[in-house]
Amino acid sequence: MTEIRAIVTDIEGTTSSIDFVRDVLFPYARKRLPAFVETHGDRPEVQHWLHEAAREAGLIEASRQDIIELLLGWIDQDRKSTALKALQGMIWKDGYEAGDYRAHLYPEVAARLRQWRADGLRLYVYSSGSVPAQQLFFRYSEAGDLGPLFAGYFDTETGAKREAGSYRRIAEAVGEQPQHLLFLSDIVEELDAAREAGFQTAWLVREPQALPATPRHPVHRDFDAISF
Ligand SMILES: CSCCC(=O)C(=O)COP(=O)(O)O
Ligand SMILES: [Mg+2]
Repeated sequence: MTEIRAIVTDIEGTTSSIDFVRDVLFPYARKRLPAFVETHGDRPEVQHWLHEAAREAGLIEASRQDIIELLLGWIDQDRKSTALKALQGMIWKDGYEAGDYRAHLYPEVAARLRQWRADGLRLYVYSSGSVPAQQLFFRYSEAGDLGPLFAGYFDTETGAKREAGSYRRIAEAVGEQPQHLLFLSDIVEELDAAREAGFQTAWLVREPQALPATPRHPVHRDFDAISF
């Protein structure tokens, strides 16, 4: 195996449970989104993402109410829209700061990330959640503030997670040849794209999911099972 110099990890389904995102974060944002847009809709960064959402949907002359309904529908569909993710991140900030929740991590994740860091590996995140949302996630995790462990964060402004070009851009940004990078994810199409770009891959298949009979990528039950 070629030397691994840096690890790029997905969040949902990889470091953390899908249930936490679906049952805690999404409903929190869904409930507060209408009031958030009404109250903060004139802030330039909010205006920018509302405009981007309308553009993505092909809505011309959409009212604020139209955009709110559009975004609520996208939350329900778990659409990986960059605009939606940016707005969700702004709303989640209040919940983290108020102590309404802490980001879930699978039990071995924090210790294993610390060990990889102590071994000299650089750690990065690549998630559909916005970069500010990722930073909040690890700052307010169940295992404390893990932010200092990470050298950088990537979201869908770098590109879609199922496209090889996104991983090529990440490799370039971190200054490593792709073969020295290991991408961790629970989604096989993301791993396919990373491999196409030259990354090494690790497929996290957490209990109680069945192990695939003929996996296209090295499969691991948890971070402790990953060796290189
Ligand atoms: C920054 S955590 C929020 C999770 C989220 O919104 C999401 O879509 C997670 O997708 P991932 O790419 O981490 O599977
Ligand atoms: Mg995932």
